[in-house]
Amino acid sequence: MNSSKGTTLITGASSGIGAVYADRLAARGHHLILVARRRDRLEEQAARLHTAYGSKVEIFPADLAKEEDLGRVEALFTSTRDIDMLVNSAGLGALGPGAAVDLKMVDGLVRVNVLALTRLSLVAARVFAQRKQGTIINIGSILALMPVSGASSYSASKAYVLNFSRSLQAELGQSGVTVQAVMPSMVHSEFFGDQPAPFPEQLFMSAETLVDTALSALDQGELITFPTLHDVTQWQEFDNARILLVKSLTQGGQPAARYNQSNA
Ligand SMILES: NC(=O)C1=CN([C@@H]2O[C@H](COP(=O)(O)OP(=O)(O)OC[C@H]3O[C@@H](n4cnc5c(N)ncnc54)[C@H](OP(=O)(O)O)[C@@H]3O)[C@@H](O)[C@H]2O)C=CC1
Ligand SMILES: CC(=O)[C@H](N)C(=O)O
Repeated sequence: MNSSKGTTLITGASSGIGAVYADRLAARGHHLILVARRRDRLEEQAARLHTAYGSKVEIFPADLAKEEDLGRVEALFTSTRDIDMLVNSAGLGALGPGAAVDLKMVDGLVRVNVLALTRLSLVAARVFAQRKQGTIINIGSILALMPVSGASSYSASKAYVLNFSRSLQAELGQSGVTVQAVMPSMVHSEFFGDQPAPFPEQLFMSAETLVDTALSALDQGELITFPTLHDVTQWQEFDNARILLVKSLTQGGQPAARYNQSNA
């Protein structure tokens, strides 16, 4: 029987990255609340994790694209379940050219990748800050830095996850609440469904490797994690350039001379 390390709510726990977070955190002694739409998958997970680690695992089937279900999941944070970690892994791609992509899929992407992640992060942050401790792990993507054709909404949703998580980090810095943004490259999961992934195999890592890497980063206190970035100074240089650009953008309210119509 493992000694509990508190209770973690994991969205996207029925497959892929979220399912591996469930395994690894159960192995670390966390009690779990598993959220996804596929009840059968969650039941299988719960049984396996209880057998393997003696973990207390609650399943909570919910469609995070539906307001009523999202509200039920939010309510768990103010219930008696004493949740002290949130992993926002639920997400979808809605990939394809803007002119052809299924707009209902895009709607679902915004509701799950953006709205649900936001609402759950904010509810959790308020509860965790009152207790002066807690951890929020948001799963972004390298596509946050790659506005590319065929992934307009997805890339934007992951850029949102990065900026939103960084702003939360700034707000919660002294509160005892940790916020980690995990920005994976390509990962083997059910993300691409039965479609061939639009990336070469050598770019992929297993979900197990991804989660082990991301948890190692968290253990080391790294809160913006690009698991495949071997030279972390490149991110630091990128962000330093961003800071310099912001400094230029905030010099004052005068428009740049190039926009002066008399120069036209
Ligand atoms: N695979 C990759 O290459 C990469 C993935 N990511 C991100 O990782 C995260 C996990 O994806 P990954 O594990 O790869 O893909 P999977 O498709 O394997 O897992 C997605 C998870 O999200 C859940 N989910 C999807 N829609 C909903 C919904 N409406 N309500 C509740 N849960 C939902 C699914 O559960 P269910 O269907 O049972 O509801 C499933 O558990 C995503 O945010 C993705 O954007 C980031 C970088 C790379
Ligand atoms: C790398 C990702 O976030 C995503 N799975 C994709 O590129 O399609």
